[in-house]
This record gives sequence, C-alpha cells and structure tokens, in this order.
Amino acid sequence: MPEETRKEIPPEIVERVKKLREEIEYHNYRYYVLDSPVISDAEYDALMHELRELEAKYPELITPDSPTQRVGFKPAEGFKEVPHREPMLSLDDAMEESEVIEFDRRIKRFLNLPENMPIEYTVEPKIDGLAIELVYEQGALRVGATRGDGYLGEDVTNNLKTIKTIPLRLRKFSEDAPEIPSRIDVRGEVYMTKEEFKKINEERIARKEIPFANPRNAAAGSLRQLDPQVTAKRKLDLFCYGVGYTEGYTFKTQWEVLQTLPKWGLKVNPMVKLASNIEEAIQYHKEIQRIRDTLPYEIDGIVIKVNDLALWERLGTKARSPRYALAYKFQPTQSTTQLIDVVFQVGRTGAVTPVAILKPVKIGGVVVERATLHNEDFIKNLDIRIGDHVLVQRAGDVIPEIVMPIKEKRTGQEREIHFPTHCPICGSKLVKKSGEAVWRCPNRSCYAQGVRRIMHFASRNAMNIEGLGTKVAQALVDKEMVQTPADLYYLKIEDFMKLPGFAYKKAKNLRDGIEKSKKTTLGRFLFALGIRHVGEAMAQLLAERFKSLDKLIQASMADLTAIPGVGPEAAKSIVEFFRDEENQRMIEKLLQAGITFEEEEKEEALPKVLEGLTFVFTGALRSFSREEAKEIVTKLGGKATDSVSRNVNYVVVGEEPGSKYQKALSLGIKTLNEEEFLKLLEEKGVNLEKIMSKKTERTKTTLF
Ligand SMILES: NC(=O)c1ccc[n+]([C@@H]2O[C@H](COP(=O)([O-])OP(=O)(O)OC[C@H]3O[C@@H](n4cnc5c(N)ncnc54)[C@H](O)[C@@H]3O)[C@@H](O)[C@H]2O)c1
Ligand SMILES: [Zn+2]
Repeated sequence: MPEETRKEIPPEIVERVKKLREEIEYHNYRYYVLDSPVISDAEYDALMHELRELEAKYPELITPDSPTQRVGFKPAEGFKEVPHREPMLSLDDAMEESEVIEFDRRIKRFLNLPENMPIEYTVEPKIDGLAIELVYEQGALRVGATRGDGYLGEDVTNNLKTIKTIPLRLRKFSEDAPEIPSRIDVRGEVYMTKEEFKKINEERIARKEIPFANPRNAAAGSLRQLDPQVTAKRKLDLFCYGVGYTEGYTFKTQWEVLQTLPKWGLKVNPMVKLASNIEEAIQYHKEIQRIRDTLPYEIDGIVIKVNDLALWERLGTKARSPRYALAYKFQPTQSTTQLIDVVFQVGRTGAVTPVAILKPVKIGGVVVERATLHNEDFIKNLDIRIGDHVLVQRAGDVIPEIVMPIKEKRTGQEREIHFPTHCPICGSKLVKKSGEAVWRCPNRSCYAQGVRRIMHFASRNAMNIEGLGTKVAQALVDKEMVQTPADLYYLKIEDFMKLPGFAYKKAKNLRDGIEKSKKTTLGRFLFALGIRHVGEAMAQLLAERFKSLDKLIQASMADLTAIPGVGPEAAKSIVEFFRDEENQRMIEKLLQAGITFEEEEKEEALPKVLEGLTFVFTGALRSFSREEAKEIVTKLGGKATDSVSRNVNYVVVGEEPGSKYQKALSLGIKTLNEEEFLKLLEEKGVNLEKIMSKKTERTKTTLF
C-alpha cells in the first residue's frame, strides 16, 4: 500500500516540496540565526503555507525534520545550549475571523463540548519580539535562554541581566501574592521600542551598515550577542506572558498566571484581558488593531489562549504548536519587490524627493507602486541601485517607504542612482543647506513649485477654492497667468476662458470660487501661504495666539518660540518667510485683492461643563495639537495636567502615546481615544463645531 501511494505522487511535487524546504531552511537561518531576513514575513508565510498544503495533500511526504514540524533554529555557534524543561513552541496563526471561529469550534469538537457552550479565553497583544525563558530557582534568576529550536535554547543570561525590567530575584510585591515557587520557568517576549529601533537604524545607516528590517530583528540581533556590553547599549524591554515548568505552585488558569507574575515583580502587558467567549476575543482584536500604531512597540496581532489550564492538558500540542492557543494576526506591513526606476519630485518648498517606482506589490491588501527613498544620503549610505530588490514598508498612515535593498539578490545588472544636480523641472542648480539632508530648487518661479504652491493654496483646508485642481494649476502656471497665488485674484473670466476646455460657464464658476475664497480665517490663510514647517495645526495655533496678521509678521524668534508647540525650526522659518521681500509683496497683493479674516470666537461663550475633571493628553491628536486640546479643556472649566496620578479622571491617548499611557493603564485610569474624547464633549453639550470651526481638520501631507 505505501509503495503504491508513493508512486502516485507526481515527481514535480516531490521536487517542489524539496525546493520549498531548502528555501525555508535558508530563510530560517537568515531570520533566526543572522537576524537579517531577505524576504518579508508575509512572503515567508506564503512559502510555509504552500509547503503545508502540499504536505496535507500528500501526507507521505511529511518528515519529522520538515520545517512545518519544527520550531525556529538550533542554537547558533558560540552560545551555550540550554535545554527547556518544557518545549517552547510556536503558534498557529489566523488572518481571518472565520479561522478564529473555526479554532473555537475545533476545540469544542476535540473536547466533546456542545457547540453553543462558550469557552473563556485570555487575549493578549502579540508583541513582535523574540521569545525567551527565565529560569528562577528559589526566587533567583539562574539562567535565561532564547527559544532556539524549541528544545534547546541559547544561553543569554548575562545579556538578559542588562534589561532593567528583568528581576534578578523574585519577591512578593503585594500582600495577596502567593509564595515564590521553588522553581518557575517564566516565558516572555523581549522587544525593542519603535523609537529605539528608529534611532539604532538611523545610526546604522549613517555608518553605511545594513539596517534591521524591523524591531523584531533588531531586538533579536541585540539580545543574541556574545558580548553583553553590546546588549546593554540597546534599550530592550520584556513582557512576560506565560510559564513553563513550575515546582511548588500550581496555576489553574492563564488569567491567574497573568495576574500573579506582576505580584512577583515580572512585567506583564497591561492590556491583557479575559474574554468570556470567542466573539469577545474577536472584538479585542479589533480594539487592539485600532490602537496598534499608537503603541510605543510593534505588535503583529493578538494571542488567544484557552483560559482553563486543565483544558491545555487535554488539548495537548502538535509538533510545532499547541492546540489551545492561536495567533490572530494583523495585516502585514512589509513586502519585497523590485526597484524599477527613481524619479525626482519637486515639492512646493522646492525640496527634491527621490521617489522609487516599484514593480507593483500588494502590502496588506493595497497595491504599492511608489515609495519614498527619503533623500540622497539614504540612497548613498545604503547603496541602493535601480534594479535592486528592496524591502518596502507601508505602515499606518505613513507614506510607503523603502527600508533597505536586498543585496543578496543582486545580479550585477543593477545601475547606480544619480541624484540630479539641477532641478528636473526648471534646470536651476539645486542647493543644500549645511546640516540638512534635503536638496532644494532655489528658483521661486520654478514651474513645479509654482504648480504645487497654487494647488496647496487652493486646497480644501487652505483657501478652499473650488474648481482649482492639478490640471488648472498646471495650465495657469504654464501660460504664465499666475506666478504667485496672489495673481489668482486679479484674473478675469475672459482670462480663464483661455484655459483648455474652459467655456464661459466653467470660467465663471472658477472666478466665483476664487471670489468666495476671499472670506476666510487667519488660520486657513497662514496655512495656505505654505510656510515651511507651518502645517494646519501650527497655522491655527499662530492665528489664535496672534489674532492678527500684522502682529505675527512683527513677531520675533523669541516671541514665537515662547509658544508651546512652536520649535526653533518653525520659528526661524516663519521669521524668514515674512522678512522676504517677495513674500511681503505677495501678501500685500493678496490683502489688496480683498482677503478678509472672520472674527475669532469669544471665549466667554463656552460653558464650563468640564468643571472638576482633570485630563492628561498623550500622543499626537488629529483634530488639534496637544496644546490646543489642553486649551479647550481649560476653556470648558476642566483641568489639564502633564502627569498621570490618581487624581486624573481621563487620559486621552493619541498616536504614539508615551509612557503616560502605560501608567494610566497600570493605575486603572480611564483612557479615551480621540473619538471618545470628542464624543464626551459632545455628550456634555459642547458645540464642537463652534470650537472646531477655527480648527479645521488636520490632514496628512502626502507626497503623491
Ligand atoms: N522573513 C523571514 O525570512 C522569516 C523566516 C522565519 C520566520 N519568519 C516569521 O516568523 C514568524 C514565525 O515565527 P514563530 O515560530 O516564532 O511564530 P510567531 O512569532 O508567529 O508566534 C509565536 C511567538 O509569538 C510570541 N509571542 C508574542 N506575544 C505572545 C503572547 N502574548 N503569548 C504567547 N506568545 C507570544 C512568542 O515569541 C512566540 O514564540 C512568522 O511571522 C514568520 O513570517 C520570517
Ligand atoms: Zn525648479
């Protein structure tokens, strides 16, 4: 019988399986040993997926050493090996809600439970770092090891000891803490914050070294060092999420584990929760996904675990993963593709940005065809060439960016990228200020800058001129009808009729749109001027502080930097802008055309509905700056402070919140995201429109 079935497997399948295994082994080595992958996780997962499907179809092909049956990689050379008393396994993963529901059903089938009986799960953020085990004997840290191949880990005890949050000795930190067990193997994830990751990569790039692909590889690369001094220099941290072999104490539930470890001094992620059924676990995935970008560390999903540890026993494990847990992942943020060409884009301020033209690639469901290459130094230091395979990242709201070239894939046909010395549009010689990485076209009448300046001026959150899009802006600049935005207000219907495709009606509409825009607010006007470093929020802030254009024009560096939220760079740029004669002429011309600013709101009009409430803001908000948010709270009778204590009623959490967020969670203070904060105001009867009319919605400035 086996003889016969073996014959049935087509030779190309046998060949493909062999090829896949070789390839996966290579990538495992790059990832687990070198901490330097050459494909993205999503691409790696696709290879694993293909292999798993083939093995499922032809089970005779499964061998115990297939990557589908094994975890990680054996300890690397130079590290002492540490056997794990209980194996450290991987996790099955799911991308779709349906797979999560099937996971829950499968467990009930396995346990012979009725289908409608809810199972309790713990839900935890899946930290994107590397797994480690800490062995404590009589409360003292005896050894710390990486996961390795699941059975044998690498001894990194001395490196782990450099991480301040890892206790060298367990203690009872609370009255109701159980006695410290005589032995406990604690498991957790060592990770690097996004901030530290960014810093380390910037340093590496400046030194012309290959950067880490992501914080996970950076954490692994920093911990798996033969010299603990290297580890000590990198800021690493740890979240504990479980226990392995334990003597002298028996946990009954995973939730008890998560509740007890902190009482012994071990850090557990404060966002862990108990879900009473699978639907709540799915809901948690949505919640965490929403705040994913605001966390100071990278997460790639959530981990769902059956809460009852007695059920863990009954469910048991498969070759490489337990049956009682599931990683419910988020959309991937990286992929690799080929760099086809580089174009140089001239922005409104003359900055020349290298933009990569890519072989289209899907990342998290979106096709990416262009990505920023940042600046010349980035290209030079990383030695990026046309034709290179590159790692591309598209995370959150940020513009897609090239992370690094994958030099391993070079064929020798790649071409160097030449950064232009002259503006690709007007031919002016580019200039670079010392200390800056950006080349700029100094020519004010540069076509590209002109078009972009007009487009920016007319855009919805600036002067909001209807009917003035890219094509019209191009035609106006092309026909030399406008040099600066001020010229718009002096054009007549007949002039517009000279534009391609413009008859009387269209020309009149455009003219009316321009007329209408004359009634505006100081904030919109300042934003429309396109002063470097003055985005919408900053423009609004300036408008509120100075209340008049004249006063702002007269402001000194010191006046400006005294305003919270205005840094020296912005202040310098503002002063220089208004000092410039051409700009002065343009502003004069705009005002002469009849531009007027609406009167600003009277403060007394606001009801004191937040009286008695104290707020803390952390992270970036979208609708207003943190300073503005504090001002709103104060105007409404509330208190806004900077430090989280028990006296605080709400912590409002924006993007990339700081440690205040963690502190709020640990103190159990109610947190609100921005929407919830706005809703709270609304519920208190605050006419947000009225307050916000001065604070138009902040939009992202995008490259493309
Ligand atoms: N790009 C490449 O070349 C390459 C190569 C190999 C592996 N990989 C990637 O590595 C991953 C597979 O690695 P894996 O086997 O370590 O699995 P995994 O990282 O997907 O899941 C298991 C791990 O999750 C971690 N984890 C984080 N929070 C946890 C929590 N609260 N509870 C339990 N565990 C938690 C633990 O470290 C655990 O070992 C895949 O994403 C794969 O794409 C990529
Ligand atoms: Zn130019």
